[in-house]
Amino acid sequence: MSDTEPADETADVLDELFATIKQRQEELPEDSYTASLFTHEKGENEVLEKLGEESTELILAAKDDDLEELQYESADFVYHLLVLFAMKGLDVDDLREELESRF
Ligand SMILES: N=c1c2ncn([C@@H]3O[C@H](COP(=O)(O)OP(=O)(O)OP(=O)(O)O)[C@@H](O)[C@H]3O)c2ncn1[C@@H]1O[C@H](COP(=O)(O)O)[C@@H](O)[C@H]1O
Repeated sequence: MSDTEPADETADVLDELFATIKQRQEELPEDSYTASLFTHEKGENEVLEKLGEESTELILAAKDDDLEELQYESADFVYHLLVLFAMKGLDVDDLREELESRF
């Protein structure tokens, strides 16, 4: 996999993804799945349900030793987690800070 890449690469991807999510939250374009999560009739329950589904899918992939699927479902999970952060007024830096505080 990508264990030779510098840690900053990951940080940049998360920052870029979170900035895109915040932009969708502000502008609510009609053709955006992300925007649809912010306007969903179920409210935040939609993204919470998605997190439940994605975590089940990544657990099943791990149990099957399907690493490609594990990687795919984990990315789905992280994306939905960042949408939840935006909904709650948290920032990706809050996640980074919490992880760093555990070093
Ligand atoms: N990272 C993601 C991302 N990850 C997952 N998803 C969507 O999340 C949904 C996941 O729901 P499901 O698991 O039910 O869908 P599925 O993958 O078809 O089903 P499974 O095979 O997983 O069961 C799909 O519609 C995916 O397209 C994402 N949608 C958007 N992004 C990012 O958000 C940005 C903005 O995209 P828009 O939402 O199109 O504005 C994009 O440029 C991406 O960077």
